Amino acid sequence: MKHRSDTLSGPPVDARCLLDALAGLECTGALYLLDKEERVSYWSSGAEQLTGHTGEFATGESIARLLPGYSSPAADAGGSEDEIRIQRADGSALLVRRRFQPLRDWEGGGRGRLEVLTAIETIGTPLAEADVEILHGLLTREPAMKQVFRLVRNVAETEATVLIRGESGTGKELIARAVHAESHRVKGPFLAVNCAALAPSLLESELFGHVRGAFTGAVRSHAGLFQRADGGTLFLDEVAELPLELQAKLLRVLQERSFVPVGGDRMLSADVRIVAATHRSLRDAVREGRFREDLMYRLRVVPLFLPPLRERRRDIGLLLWHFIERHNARGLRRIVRIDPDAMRRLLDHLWPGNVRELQNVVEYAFAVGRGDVLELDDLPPEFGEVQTGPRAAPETVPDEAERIRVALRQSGGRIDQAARMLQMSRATLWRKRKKLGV
Ligand SMILES: Nc1ncnc2c1ncn2[C@@H]1O[C@H](COP(=O)(O)OP(=O)(O)OP(=O)(O)O)[C@@H](O)[C@H]1O
Repeated sequence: MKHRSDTLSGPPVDARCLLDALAGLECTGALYLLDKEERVSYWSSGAEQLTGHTGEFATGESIARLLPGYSSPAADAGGSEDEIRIQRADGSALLVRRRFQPLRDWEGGGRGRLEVLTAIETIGTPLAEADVEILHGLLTREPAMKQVFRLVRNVAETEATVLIRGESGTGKELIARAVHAESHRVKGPFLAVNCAALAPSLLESELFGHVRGAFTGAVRSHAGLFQRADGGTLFLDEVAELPLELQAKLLRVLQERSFVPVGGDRMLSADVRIVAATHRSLRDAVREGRFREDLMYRLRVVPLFLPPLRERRRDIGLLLWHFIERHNARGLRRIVRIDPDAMRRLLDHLWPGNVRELQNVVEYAFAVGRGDVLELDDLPPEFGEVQTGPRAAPETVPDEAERIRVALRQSGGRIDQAARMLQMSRATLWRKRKKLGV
């Protein structure tokens, strides 16, 4: 079967030249070429502009993975035009008109498809998407975080001690506040202390209080956090840094619900719910002899793991727009679009400072840039340097065994769910469990 009725003469034209010329004619649309497996083999600059994905990133990717929401034209599609809804690189949803044309070789065999998308309307930033979940100021689109939100709601109804594990800036304090806000203690105080920030003796009197004359300079008695947090929640941040002598005292509070202030001789009762947080493994601290094992078990009655931002990439666009909208509301600058190159850098960044770093990046962009497009130049200098993208991130991060343990626990041992939380396939999870002996 021959399809050709047009005549082509002269020297053969390079396919890429032809596509560039076609894309030039189609200046308002996003033109791209898909191979038989629906992977991108050509990506025009119009496609970069419309979707926010650069050609370098898009080429070779499956179109359905690249543009969440994308669906292939029905096999029996009579026409060559339809409307679909796609998600751009920055997470925003877009309604587009799609024109498509199958490509066939001389024998009539399928060779892929040429498609052109034109924007109809932006449906909204990711903030308006149905899959966004919000918990007391925390936002997410990621299954692993949604599972944490569910656990927070459930555990909040009980009195169980919660241990939150996560890198700096992942939202540990916000989660601790959410546990408090969802609990019946909500009308009581929420107090927080960073165990790494104070010298041991100061920390002891900060936590447990002291009586007058307990030490030089104790001119009057002082109510500690356990006393002031009565009926509420006490958040112990960086609990792994708690000195050993204070660990024994904390253990007693958790076991007996009472304590003695520094220099005192009277037991005071403590009606306080403890939520603790750490950025490093307590198990490792126990192994190194820096943390009491019995206290570790008392603290981690319900362990919650907050994945780093680089492992919840769908949250990058969401949180970016969340912080942009906050600044937009102040009226000095209004960002309505993110340049594709800038977005690519943001998505490829490893975010060592997690959500706090992202918040600062947006603040920087509003401070240094102007206009309604967030450009590459609006990003801090480190985004101009060559980054090691997540694709190149080491396959095994330290503490991976612990993360797997926590995911299995949080999912009640369900492999499917744990694999989803860890963003790996079931097969990879099995392989890693075997390798790490989990
Ligand atoms: N999911 C989220 N949605 C919205 N804002 C978030 C989210 N996670 C964190 N943030 C914001 O990021 C910042 C850092 O969060 P937070 O202080 O809770 O992190 P942390 O893990 O306790 O950090 P550190 O260990 O350094 O104390 C805060 O301004 C918080 O409001």
